[in-house]
Amino acid sequence: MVPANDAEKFILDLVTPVEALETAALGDCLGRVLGQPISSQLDFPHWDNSAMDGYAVRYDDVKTVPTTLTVVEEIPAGQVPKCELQTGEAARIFTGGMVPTGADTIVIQENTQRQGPQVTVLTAPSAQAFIRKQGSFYQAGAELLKPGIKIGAAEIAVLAAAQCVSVPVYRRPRVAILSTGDELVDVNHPVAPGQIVDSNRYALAALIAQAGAVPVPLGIVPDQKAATRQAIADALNQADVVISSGGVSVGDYDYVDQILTELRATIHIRSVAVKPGKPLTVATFGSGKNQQLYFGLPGNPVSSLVSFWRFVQPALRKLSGLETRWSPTFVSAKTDDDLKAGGQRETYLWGQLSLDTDGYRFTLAKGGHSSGNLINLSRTNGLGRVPLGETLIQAGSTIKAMVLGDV
Ligand SMILES: Nc1nc2c(c(=O)[nH]1)N[C@H]1C(S)=C(S)[C@@H](COP(=O)(O)OP(=O)(O)OC[C@H]3O[C@@H](n4cnc5c(N)ncnc54)[C@H](O)[C@@H]3O)O[C@H]1N2
Ligand code: MOO
Ligand SMILES: [Mg+2]
Repeated sequence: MVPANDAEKFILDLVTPVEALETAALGDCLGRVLGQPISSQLDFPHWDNSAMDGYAVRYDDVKTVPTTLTVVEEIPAGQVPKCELQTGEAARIFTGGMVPTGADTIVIQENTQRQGPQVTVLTAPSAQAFIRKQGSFYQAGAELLKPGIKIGAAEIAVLAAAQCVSVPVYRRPRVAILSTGDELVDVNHPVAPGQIVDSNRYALAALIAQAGAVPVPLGIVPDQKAATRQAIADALNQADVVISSGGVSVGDYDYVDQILTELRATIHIRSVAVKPGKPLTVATFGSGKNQQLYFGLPGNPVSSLVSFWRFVQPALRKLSGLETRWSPTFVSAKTDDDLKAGGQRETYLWGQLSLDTDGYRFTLAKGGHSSGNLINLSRTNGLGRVPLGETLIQAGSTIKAMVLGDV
């Protein structure tokens, strides 16, 4: 059994990020990974403009107050000033309006008194007050966004401001999903005695999509060698990564490792010191840029998901072109409950992470923590960790918890 951190590192070293680029429309690039540096030919702000509604003035005119100036023009946002401001003059200006030549300071209207064509400044502003200087946020030509970042709402705002309508992004990796097991039926099929719905396919597809890749569900594969061989070979023809669930333990019908060997895969890992999720097959087909990764996840629903969160997700993040933050996020949290483990494997117990004034809290999900129990996994958003070698963490202690969703 390979310790979890060693396995994660080993897996990440096997991954070569995708290089191919495609373009995504600005409105469709949320969650994609930027593939090229972005710059703009414009300074930000594009010109000196006012941050407030008020009057553009020359600072030297308003150092001592009260002082009365002549209002020579009005500059709403979107208008180019017509006059150059002279000594003794002010321009009525609104937020976003272009600062006229000659002005260097904005006086907010609350500090003025207007009488027809004249304005009296009642409070002295500081020099350059409320002027957003051209180029003070960004200077034309410099790098605006780096490749390898995930595009979120803020990045979309920047791309829009830079008028980048066709965004260069990395191609999304395609990830095939095979569900092995004679007992499996699809969701729309009646469940006969001995059978179970193939829930892993749907859960894994959701996780793959969340990781920025394209899930390619290839259905149920019976526990037969020929069918397993054919299914894996077909999957390799249409995906960058293949994930199967089930068939990786020591049972007579667990064929995955045997077929991988027959198909000339290199098996790097067969089991990890993680509970749930001990049987985990990590293999590669081919080499160099043509190398394809294979993850044989355990069939038990919780094991399958924990293996994904702990090991597959980091690999997909790296594969997708993300430059950083491949590993799961762990936070320090105070546990409300005793956490028990066998000591032989790094153990993950599912529960609710919440944030209160003292920091994160972890509350164990009620009910059984069996790797077959997917029922109490729902409504959880974190995995409390009991490190390898430890058998009890007492309530009130600080633990590390993996963040799975919104806290
Ligand atoms: N003698 C031993 N037996 C087992 C060991 C062991 O060390 N010695 N390890 C156990 C552990 S730990 C796990 S985890 C499981 C992993 O088994 P497999 O990966 O071979 O998975 P299966 O045997 O095919 O199925 C296990 C379990 O999961 C259910 N399952 C399978 N696929 C799905 C699916 N797509 N959706 C929902 N549920 C699924 C399946 O019906 C079984 O109940 O092995 C232990 N055994
Ligand atoms: O590793 Mo298994 O996942 O203990 O049930
Ligand atoms: Mg089995």
